[in-house]
Amino acid sequence: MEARELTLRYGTKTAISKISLAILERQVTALIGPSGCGKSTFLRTLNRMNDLIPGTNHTGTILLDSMDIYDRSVDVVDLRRRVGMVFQKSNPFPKSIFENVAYGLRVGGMKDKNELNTRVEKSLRGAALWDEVKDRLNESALGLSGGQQQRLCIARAMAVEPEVLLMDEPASALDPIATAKIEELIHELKAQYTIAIVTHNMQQAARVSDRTAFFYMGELVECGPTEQIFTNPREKRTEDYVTGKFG
Ligand SMILES: Nc1ncnc2c1ncn2[C@@H]1O[C@H](COP(=O)(O)OP(=O)(O)OP(=O)(O)O)[C@@H](O)[C@H]1O
Repeated sequence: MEARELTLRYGTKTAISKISLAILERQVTALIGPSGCGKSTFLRTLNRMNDLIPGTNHTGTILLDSMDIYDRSVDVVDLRRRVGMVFQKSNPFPKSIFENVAYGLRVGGMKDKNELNTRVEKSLRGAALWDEVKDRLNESALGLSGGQQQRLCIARAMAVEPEVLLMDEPASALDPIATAKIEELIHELKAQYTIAIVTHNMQQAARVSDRTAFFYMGELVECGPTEQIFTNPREKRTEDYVTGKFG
């Protein structure tokens, strides 16, 4: 995916300004920067989640392959199937574990029981949750631990086989063990998916991402290979942020 000169305003307030950034295929791109710098806003533009907030307007383009995702001809439901999202706070539906993962497939018209079973199992395996839930698929998802619920939400996002996965601080509400599992999972998922992740946790960005983009006050200061951003950034502001001089 690629943003070109993207500006987004909430009413008259500019949240991000002229962002040009490529999210490269089958890589993990981390979006970092201090609170309020526009990371989540940018992430949400990638599958038009901001459309749901009244008063937003934008200029610039975002391309998915060569399609402008803000073009009038684009079906937003189809776009969100191709560009899935996982939120900071896990948000399973008050349904069974199975039905949570099957949800998007059923909405998409899949009815065949065998096909549904196969896809649900594949997604739960992909999200490294299958072994923990295979004997309780019909129990409520709300009975799972926080870390399991977040992996369930990842399985739900994966079930419809998106090309891109957007993650907005997916581990910030989790304990260190559950966080490590999510990070391991992100590492495995990038063989198959293009991933963009917002994180406040600098060590996490360094551990999971191939590329890092540093945002500051609505602007993209710089983006490059994660190692370079953390060890040899081009910009002073990036260096000050990654070395903890401000945050
Ligand atoms: N729904 C909204 N309506 C109005 N302003 C908003 C809205 N959402 C975000 N903003 C503003 O846009 C700017 C960017 O916010 P955003 O949430 O994208 O930043 P962020 O870098 O993700 O912050 P954080 O790390 O704290 O989540 C902030 O000034 C914020 O107050």
